[in-house]
Amino acid sequence: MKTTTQPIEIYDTTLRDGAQMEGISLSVADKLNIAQALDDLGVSFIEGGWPGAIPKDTEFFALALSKLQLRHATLAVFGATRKVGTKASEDPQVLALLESGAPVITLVAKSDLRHVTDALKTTGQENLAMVRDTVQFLVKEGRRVFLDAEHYFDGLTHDADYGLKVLKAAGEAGAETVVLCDTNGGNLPSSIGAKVTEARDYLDKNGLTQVKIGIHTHNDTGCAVANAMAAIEAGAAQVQGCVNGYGERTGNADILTLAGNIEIKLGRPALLNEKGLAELTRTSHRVAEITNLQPSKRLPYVGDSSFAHKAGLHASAIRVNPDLYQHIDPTTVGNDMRMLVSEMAGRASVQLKAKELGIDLSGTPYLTGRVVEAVKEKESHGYVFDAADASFELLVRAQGGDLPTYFEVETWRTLVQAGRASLSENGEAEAEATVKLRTRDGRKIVTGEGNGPVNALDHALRQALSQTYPDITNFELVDYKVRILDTTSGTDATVRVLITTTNGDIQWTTVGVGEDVIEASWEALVESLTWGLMHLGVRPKV
Ligand SMILES: CC(=O)SCCNC(=O)CCNC(=O)[C@H](O)C(C)(C)COP(=O)(O)OP(=O)(O)OC[C@H]1O[C@@H](n2cnc3c(N)ncnc32)[C@H](O)[C@@H]1OP(=O)(O)O
Ligand SMILES: CC(=O)C(=O)O
Repeated sequence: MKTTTQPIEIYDTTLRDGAQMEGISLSVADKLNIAQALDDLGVSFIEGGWPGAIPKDTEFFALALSKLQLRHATLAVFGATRKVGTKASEDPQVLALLESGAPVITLVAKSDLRHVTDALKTTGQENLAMVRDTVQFLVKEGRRVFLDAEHYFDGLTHDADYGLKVLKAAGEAGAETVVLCDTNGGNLPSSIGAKVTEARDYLDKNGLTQVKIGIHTHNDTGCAVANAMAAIEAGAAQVQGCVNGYGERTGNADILTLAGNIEIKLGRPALLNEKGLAELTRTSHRVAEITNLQPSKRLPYVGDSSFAHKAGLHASAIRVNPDLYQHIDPTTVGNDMRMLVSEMAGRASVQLKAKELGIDLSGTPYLTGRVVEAVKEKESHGYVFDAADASFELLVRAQGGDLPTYFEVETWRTLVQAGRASLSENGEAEAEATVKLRTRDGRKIVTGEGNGPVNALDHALRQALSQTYPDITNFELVDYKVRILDTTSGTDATVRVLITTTNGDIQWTTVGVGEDVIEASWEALVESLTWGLMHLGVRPKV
């Protein structure tokens, strides 16, 4: 393999192939916002969609070309070669691509003879003519033309030459780049690499050295990124993909992973924004926010878990040198290292996590050991601290003897009203909860109501405390997760509850475990209020 420092063009197709993913529907405004995020990142090309075929895409190009001030990227439209038996200059679909005004036109063409005969129902010769005519026409009109050779790799297994002839026809007609597509995503890196080398040699032998090769891969074998990397190492100069690996079926190659791999691992320039690498994580979140899809924590480079460390042995080495258990410095890609504390923790994990939370345990080996033991003990009963940082902090403070007590609970109970008549509008049982507690302001007995017993308990607890601690009125429960831990024990099963609370500025999560959901919820609720008040620096009034 030759080493090279040749730049790679990143061609993003989130707005076209990404939008072909189940569950994604982008408005024109969404598309404009994503295009801006991609330009800020520094991709070379943004494929915006198929004008003429999809009305929203026609509108997108009209607005993008007149309104967006792109600093790095060039806009590309996507469309097909002319129809069988027509003239490119008279095909309304081809004319719509021109009318869009985009400087780059990417044409999808059949390059697998089976698709030509079975899907297009024409001959190999006519398909080559469709490629030639359409590319020639658009180049003559002053556009840069890329050709997406659909099913390129699969096609070669049925006819070893036909795909190559399609590339030649496009190159001779003036295409700048021919993009080899693993449309069904069924190929593996070794065969992709070999076929890219073959295509490069073939184009060179035919005097088409100026024609670049691109690669477009799908993730049906879990190899989209690996396949694209194999193609790059075999000579591809352009790589196509989508943010967060969105795309048809199992997705396209993730351009954020590719950008990281190309720039960091191969040392080749790819992003046109020289600070683009540090934007990778932000771009992933920015685009996920617009698509309204929670990004996977396990995305390479940019995921929340990409640099999260759970095992005690890892943490003990990381404490000495973070490079020992990380392939790169997470800040290079705008991400952060995190420590997770769980039953797998050792003293190093606990000290690093505590430090993250602003507690210095470095000179306190005895206390650190007690925290490790307490975490392991509680996790054996069903608690999870890697999902509940706030409860972990309370545990550390409790072990260290500096856990503030904001109120003393005497008793609490809940009452669920039975019968259909007591169902609320959203179908939940109406409930009542009574809390008896004591603060410096005296003894409070408060009854609250709610949709369900936990909601009623939450209301009663806050009402009882709101006069003494007015900050509590800003606390809001935003997520509530229940998990039954031992499903074989029927009604005796252990239940774990995770509660996420916000005060409008930050969010925190607490955990409770009990024999029933109400007991577990009570524990998580009390911890939630305690941590919230402690975080605000409120002095206990008991
Ligand atoms: C691999 C990929 O992901 S390619 C991207 C695919 N993206 C999309 O399909 C999304 C947008 N598509 C659409 O809006 C519609 O399918 C349209 C407007 C393009 C076409 O719609 P219709 O005219 O109703 O045709 P329909 O979708 O049923 O069939 C596609 C037609 O294009 C033809 N066609 C398919 N590929 C090509 C090609 N590379 N070059 C020329 N014609 C082609 C088919 O033979 C078929 O022709 P026919 O109508 O004469 O039978
Ligand atoms: C062009 C394209 O999206 C594909 O072949 O997968």
